[in-house]
Amino acid sequence: MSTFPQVSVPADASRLPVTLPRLMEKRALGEPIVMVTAYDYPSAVAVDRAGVDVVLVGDSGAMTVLGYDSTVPVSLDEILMLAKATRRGLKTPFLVGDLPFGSYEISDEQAVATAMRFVKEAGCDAVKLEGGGPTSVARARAIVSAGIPVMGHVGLTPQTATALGGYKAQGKSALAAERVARESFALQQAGCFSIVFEAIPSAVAEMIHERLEIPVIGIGAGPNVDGQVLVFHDLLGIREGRGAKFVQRYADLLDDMAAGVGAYAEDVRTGRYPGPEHGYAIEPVELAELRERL
Ligand SMILES: Nc1nc(=O)c2c([nH]1)NC[C@@H]1CN(c3ccc(C(=O)N[C@@H](CCC(=O)O)C(=O)O)cc3)CN21
Ligand SMILES: CC(C)C(=O)C(=O)O
Ligand SMILES: [Mg+2]
Repeated sequence: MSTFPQVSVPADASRLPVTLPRLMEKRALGEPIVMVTAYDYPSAVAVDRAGVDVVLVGDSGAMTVLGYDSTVPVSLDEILMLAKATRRGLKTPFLVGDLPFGSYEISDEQAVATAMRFVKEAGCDAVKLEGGGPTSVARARAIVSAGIPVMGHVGLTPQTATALGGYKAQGKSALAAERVARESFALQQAGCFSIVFEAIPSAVAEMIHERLEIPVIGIGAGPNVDGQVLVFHDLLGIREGRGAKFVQRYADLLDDMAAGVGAYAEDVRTGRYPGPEHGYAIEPVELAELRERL
């Protein structure tokens, strides 16, 4: 029995595909944008059914589904495989692919080639890249120029967390917050259609948000932005430990999975599974003939 509130989502075959103009309209109307990560076919089916607006194939999948201890080592081919599986499970959400560390920094040409793979091979609608310094801004501009929408990501940028001193909140001094603001303005200027603010003070997020025109999606950035994003495995409790301060849990599915497999193990060991209803029958005459043949 779940202790979490059960919310029913209408099975809505009439839902329209989410587009860039629709996301801009949501900002203009003050309608919160719901974004969540997904990494494979079943997680995609679940978030599609839930009616979210934007799905991110996050490089966090390095940790949540591939078991790496950071997002740094994951390869482009690994993330592309997750993106392809996710695409197969989605109907209406806008799909964003997260460019992994090392797949876009080297040159504008590398960044465009990588972004093209997300669009052509995985069917992504857009890509996301981390950082708002000169290199990230140039890569964003190059990818946008090639016709692929780009989402920015500032504040806590996990791919370069070592340089930030670890997985720590950012923009906590006036100077550090000004830098997050300048990076955001530069990404907007470069043509990004939206920006993720990760782990910055809520008041800082609000102040930068007011000075931007594109939709801002927060994760640990407070309520005064245009939408929120959380990692699928964090919000459903498919993980050990509770995660960052910004995580809200809506289920404890890792516990449920372990309990389900444990119950199966117990049934096998006690002979309760399989039962007669799980078996296949053969006509007695066929069985008799088999006995002869053997
Ligand atoms: N499952 C998962 N969820 C995520 O949100 C996520 C990933 N993986 N992997 C990549 C990054 C890492 N992220 C993290 C990880 C930990 C904290 C964390 O524990 N932060 C401390 C604050 C520390 C400080 O500011 O000093 C916290 O208490 O929230 C934050 C973001 C966000 N991203
Ligand atoms: C948390 C989001 C913004 C992300 O980049 C990821 O999941 O990789
Ligand atoms: Mg990411």
